[in-house]
Amino acid sequence: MQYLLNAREMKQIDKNTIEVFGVPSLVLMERAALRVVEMIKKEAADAKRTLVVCGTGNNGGDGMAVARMLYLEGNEVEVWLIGNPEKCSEETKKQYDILKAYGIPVVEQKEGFCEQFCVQEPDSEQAQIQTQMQTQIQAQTAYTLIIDALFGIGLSRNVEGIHREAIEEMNRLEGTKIAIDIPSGIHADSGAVMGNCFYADHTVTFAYNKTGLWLYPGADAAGQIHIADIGITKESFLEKEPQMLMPQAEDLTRLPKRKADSNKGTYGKVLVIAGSEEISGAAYFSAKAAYLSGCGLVKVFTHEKNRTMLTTRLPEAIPVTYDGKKNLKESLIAAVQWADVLVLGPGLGRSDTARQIVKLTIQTAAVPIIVDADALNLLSEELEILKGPHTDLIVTPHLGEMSRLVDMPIEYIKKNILMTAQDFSREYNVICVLKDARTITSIPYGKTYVNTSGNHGMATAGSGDVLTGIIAGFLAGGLTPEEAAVFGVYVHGLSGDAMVEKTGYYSLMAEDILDGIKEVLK
Ligand SMILES: NC(=O)C1=CN([C@@H]2O[C@H](COP(=O)(O)OP(=O)(O)OC[C@H]3O[C@@H](n4cnc5c(N)ncnc54)[C@H](OP(=O)(O)O)[C@@H]3O)[C@@H](O)[C@H]2O)[C@@H](O)CC1
Ligand SMILES: [K+]
Repeated sequence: MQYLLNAREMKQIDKNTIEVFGVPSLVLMERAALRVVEMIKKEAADAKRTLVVCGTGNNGGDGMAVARMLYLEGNEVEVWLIGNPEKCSEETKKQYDILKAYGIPVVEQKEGFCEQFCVQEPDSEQAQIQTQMQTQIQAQTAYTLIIDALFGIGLSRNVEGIHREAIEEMNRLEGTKIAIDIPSGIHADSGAVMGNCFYADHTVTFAYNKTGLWLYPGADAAGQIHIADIGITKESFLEKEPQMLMPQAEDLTRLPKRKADSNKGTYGKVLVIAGSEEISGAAYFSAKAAYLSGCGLVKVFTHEKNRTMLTTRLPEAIPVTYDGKKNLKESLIAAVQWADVLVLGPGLGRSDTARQIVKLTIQTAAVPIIVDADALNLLSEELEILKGPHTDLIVTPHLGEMSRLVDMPIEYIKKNILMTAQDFSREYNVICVLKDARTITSIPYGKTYVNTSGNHGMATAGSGDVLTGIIAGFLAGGLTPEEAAVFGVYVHGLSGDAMVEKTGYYSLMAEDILDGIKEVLK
């Protein structure tokens, strides 16, 4: 797992490193700059003519140190200092003095940015000729590298005025674009664009990943992310461990272990309560995903109409069917009591029968339940059910389902995805898996996980049903609800990624994601 830090946490561990362990701030800055220069070389970016755009905070100081290092290696370097130089932080003032001592050109810009830097619209023939000549000269002297050191984790409000103009100009210029710590204009916590932002090819971020680099739209602005060790270590957490994490490929070693001396009972029993008179496929996708994720035995509680489909497409799954309301209660309770894990909701519909099934299952089950799709839509009309006593619940809404659950517009939820998942998980004491391009898994009063596997081809019918089955399979195999939710989401994304090379984004279907599970788990 990798930590994802917000600006407050990062500032605190900077401070702890400096004040508790006595590492001077300038030493950290120097190490940060060295790492940026190393990355430039590793990526073979051409630094022959480099522009470094600095702000007055410590991000600007990092930029100045990078400028000096590149200059002393024989590159042509120009520095723009945007903002009032008198407001420079202590370290940045020091870096500025060093630049002056080496005679490195710095252009100070306090206001009216474009008058000095930008290409003006020509207003006469002579001016047009002059502009063409300027353009030719510019083409010969164009920067090969643009380094953004305007704002880092200290961005505190929307970008306006000369800062906005500086960012627009950096984006307009050609050359490889590198952001120091975080692209200027991106909020380190949410990934939101604060007015406007720099678009980087590479971002070198210090010590730990920042959440805003991985959430959209920040992820679009960051380009390739490089984490640079600058000497700030876990010791600086001072036992206050960050609560936001991102699963990585190496974490797959934590999936349920298979034992040589085992039988189908060893890997748990899943009951998939899914499908309705009208919808048949959802139950199949969920049940098959549970099998593919290692579960030993799967029963499907569904409408009698789905029996033939199920026994034909997935003969390994045992159907328990109902027809109308006759014996519904008794057979549902018996099936629920048989299972170690329940999936509730895919393709269930919103009939009175479905409502009864959802209510009864949540109120009687003593084993973990993964609640999805129509079960969530029904719950959004009767949220008090979630307020009552219940077993471990993992809810897996997409943005539309979440919008119904919390009665807020989808756009609001998308912008506030972390907070929405966290608030919901705490209010109802459920694990909330809020599905989007970066699915968020929030543990009530615990950790929050940001998932980075998966692709837009997976936004397809049945994809969510597959996810419920994977989580159920992992739970049945012995993972905790937290582990099963986090790794279920991660493996689901990897399964889509594994297949998209063969299918392309347009043609990826739920059946392909099922095939992808085999690739990922083999
Ligand atoms: N030892 C360390 O700490 C290390 C730190 N390191 C580096 O330092 C960076 C953090 O530095 P930082 O805290 O100085 O913040 P930074 O992002 O440079 O900018 C703050 C300045 O911008 C201003 N400002 C904010 N928003 C604005 C806006 N919209 N429009 C205009 N102005 C705005 C803000 O003004 P204020 O809000 O105070 O009015 C303040 O003056 C970090 O990302 C990393 O690169 C590394 O060297 C490793 C060691
Ligand atoms: K920056």
